[in-house]
Amino acid sequence: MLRITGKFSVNVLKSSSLCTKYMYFRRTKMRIMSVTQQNCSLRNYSSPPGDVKSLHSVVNPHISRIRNIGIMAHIDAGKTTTTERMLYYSGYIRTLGDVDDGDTVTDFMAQERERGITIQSAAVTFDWKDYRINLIDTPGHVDFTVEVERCLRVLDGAVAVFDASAGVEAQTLTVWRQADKHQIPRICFLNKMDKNRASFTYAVESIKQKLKTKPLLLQWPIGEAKSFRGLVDVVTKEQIIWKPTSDLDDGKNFERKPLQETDDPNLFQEVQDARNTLIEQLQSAIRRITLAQKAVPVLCGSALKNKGVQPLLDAITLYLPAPNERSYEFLQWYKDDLCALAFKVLHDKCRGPLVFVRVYSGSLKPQSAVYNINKSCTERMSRLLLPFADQQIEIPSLMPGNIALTVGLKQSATGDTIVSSKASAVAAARRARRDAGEKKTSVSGVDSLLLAGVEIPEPVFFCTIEPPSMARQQDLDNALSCLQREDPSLKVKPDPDTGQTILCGMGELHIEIIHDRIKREYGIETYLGPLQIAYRETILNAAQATDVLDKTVGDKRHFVTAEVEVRPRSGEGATTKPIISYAESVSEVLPKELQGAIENGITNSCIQGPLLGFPVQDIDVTVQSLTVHPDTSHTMVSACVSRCMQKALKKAGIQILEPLMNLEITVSEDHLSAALADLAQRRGNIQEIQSRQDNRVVVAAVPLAEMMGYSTVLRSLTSGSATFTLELASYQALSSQEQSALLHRRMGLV
Ligand SMILES: Nc1nc2c(ncn2[C@@H]2O[C@H](COP(=O)(O)OP(=O)(O)OP(=O)(O)O)[C@@H](O)[C@H]2O)c(=O)[nH]1
Repeated sequence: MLRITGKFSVNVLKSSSLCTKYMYFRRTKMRIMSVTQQNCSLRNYSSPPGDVKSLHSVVNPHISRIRNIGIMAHIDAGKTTTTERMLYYSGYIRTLGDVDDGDTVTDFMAQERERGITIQSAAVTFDWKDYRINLIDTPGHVDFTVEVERCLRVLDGAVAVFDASAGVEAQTLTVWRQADKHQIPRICFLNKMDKNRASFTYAVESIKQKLKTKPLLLQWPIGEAKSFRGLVDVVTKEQIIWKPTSDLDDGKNFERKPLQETDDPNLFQEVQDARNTLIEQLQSAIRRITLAQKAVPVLCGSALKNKGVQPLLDAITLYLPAPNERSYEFLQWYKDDLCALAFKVLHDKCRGPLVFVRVYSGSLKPQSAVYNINKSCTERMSRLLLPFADQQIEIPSLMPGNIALTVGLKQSATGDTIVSSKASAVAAARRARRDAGEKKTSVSGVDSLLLAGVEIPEPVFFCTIEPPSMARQQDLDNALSCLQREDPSLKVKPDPDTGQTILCGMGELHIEIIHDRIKREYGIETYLGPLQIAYRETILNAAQATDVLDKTVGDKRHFVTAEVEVRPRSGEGATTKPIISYAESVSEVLPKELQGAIENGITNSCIQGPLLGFPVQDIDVTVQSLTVHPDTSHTMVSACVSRCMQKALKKAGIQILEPLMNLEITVSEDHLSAALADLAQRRGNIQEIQSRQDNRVVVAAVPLAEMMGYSTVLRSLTSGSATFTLELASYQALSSQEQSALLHRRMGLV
């Protein structure tokens, strides 16, 4: 087996700017910059960076004053930089961290600081003008999309950050769709207004066109690129500049001039009051439209140059919803009982797993027992902590709408629902069933009480992982199980033929980070096998098969006969879950308990296809006949059905499917032809070439198998000027030559 020691071949599926960042730490450390304030009549942006604030005094603010907000965007749009500025202006840090110097508060993992990218979402809590803001800085890289999704699940609102010189980019579309799915109201922040080619109107137009949403322009920039100095609040018409900032007349003639206080002090005051009322009404209208997700407020600024972040914080409190303004059907079933969602797990060497929870109803207290519905177990929580990036502050309770960290929960994993006791889960299930009965909808009891978990896409890459010696296998297994609880998109399984451990991930960067974390956090130097593509299998024709199992174990005879039919499923699919039906003669006499055993056998046979052991997708299965001897165990029924399925799948003819990726390359005109010529050699299908300011954006579909090491090639072809993103689009059939070449390679014949 090929072993890669030392530096793993990192051809990360990330823009070349990541590689540049990885290699050099740019620029010198930035120190506190003075933010000169304009004299504002309605708003006060002053927030002197005096002493670092303490969170002790504000443990459980009123729910209407809480904002659970995520920051989401395409990679490198400036989420981390914006978050750092927020912490600084709200008084929680004394110095401005810089991603390029690797000293930000929120990117606290060693890999994040080295590479200047966000990998794990960091939750930070701070107060801004009497509002508690729980803010989550999410990763922009496509390999960590699951991390974004699980955070969105617990947010009430989000700030979408854009690079104003690029507008909507590939990953922005993905996170925007995810936010649509979770119905999260948003604000857009057009960052990097200081950058060369930054264009407010271009970025706004791309929001309109690509995100199909209605932008509400709440601000207008004063200058762009090098001349960007500040902004005008369109509602109040105030400028915020940051310094380095006739008697018989027929009525046809009249003049316009501003009303001065000296003209008529009373009139002036009345007009002023009326205007303030109008502005207030306008603001509540903007809020209403934003909450209803009919439009998105658009603001602008430059986080790096310290412009526009305070008005953004104001907009978060003004226009995004409080937790009690969001509606959740399940809350009525819990009444005032505890209902919380575990949305993230971190492993701490001393304290064990730290589980992030969001409370929806009831309250959480330290030193109390809670019931995990997903795991059907009672667990004890020892402490409750407020997260402040890599530091935590102990709190005595957690009220609805708020987010905190728990210590002591050993079983709970990402996506689990936590309630006060089993009795409370049962009572809620009863209410849910009663409700469903009244509404005549189908609800399967406890299922409806589980807050929707996170959909985990199937991994596209895998490789073997080995410890340095057999003695460390147990340590590696422990490390992998901890990492899996933290990261549900990481899959670990044994190779059925060799017994080796297989690591499956969402991309090259994902697997490389896991490898690195095992070394740094668990002290195990592992060897990774070559990175391989996770293909799929499907069937070409319908086929039937029968099987008989006749086994005597002890004094019991287990006897089963089964007949199944498999058929290819057409239409929208790519699901590895087979659709199962029963012939009438079977369904009429089928006991419920037996159905579970049959379906287990069918599902298991689809996990490893008969040709190369890849998951089988898009098939329909009918159980045509089944006989079971009364003494037969369910395990034997599953085994017989599974064997029968394998026979039927083989007979049906197997087609291998490969992952097809959506590729988006942003490249300058000079290097466009080189990038296109290279794509042609990679079986790339170019779908569109768009213009983005002075750059071209190539949209193409390319098989993943052709994309190994792409970032290195693209970098050398374009002198490091191009960036790209890659995202799974679908699975496509291999031609018969490609399929037989793959079979030969897998069997070691070439
Ligand atoms: N010119 C300019 N550069 C900025 C601005 N904000 C951030 N940057 C730079 O853009 C790069 C990316 O910034 P980050 O804050 O790490 O962006 P991010 O969105 O958190 O990145 P990921 O977490 O990796 O997705 C860094 O080099 C920043 O210094 C800005 O307003 N203007």
